[in-house]
Amino acid sequence: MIEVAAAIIHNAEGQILIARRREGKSQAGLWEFPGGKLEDGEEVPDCLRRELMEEMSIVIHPYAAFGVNEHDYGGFKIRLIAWKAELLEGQIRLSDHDAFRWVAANELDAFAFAPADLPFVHRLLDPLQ
Ligand SMILES: Nc1nc2c([nH]c(=O)n2[C@H]2C[C@H](O)[C@@H](COP(=O)(O)OP(=O)(O)OP(=O)(O)O)O2)c(=O)[nH]1
Repeated sequence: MIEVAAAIIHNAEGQILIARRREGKSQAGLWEFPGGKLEDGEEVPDCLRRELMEEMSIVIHPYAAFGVNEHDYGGFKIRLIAWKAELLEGQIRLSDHDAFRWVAANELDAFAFAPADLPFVHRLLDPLQ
């Protein structure tokens, strides 16, 4: 089981950051909440701060656990651990994705997400959430 952390980052306007996996990666062309694999002994908030600096050169503040979803991709299984986070500073510079968007929660269903993300997308789309 691969443990992966994902950040649901919002900006001052309440929009959420999503990013598209580039060609050559698993789930290429699909959208995700940015993050990455947990290193040994690493806490999720530390992993997310590290990954978002490496992949997008932004500073975030992960502040609350959002949910965990286990997904079987056939050849491998992942445990996707999502946290909510606030954008603190930085202009996004992509080094690992080929696109990003800031979107309102009710626009998330216009994007094709990696299958492991779908439970999170559905919760975010729910206005009672
Ligand atoms: N970061 C992130 N990864 C996700 C999400 N949803 C999802 O299925 N994944 C999967 C894709 C990858 O199999 C794995 C994360 O790996 P990664 O992208 O950090 O690792 P990597 O650079 O080594 O990529 P790869 O070799 O697996 O393609 O989790 C998500 O929302 N965010």
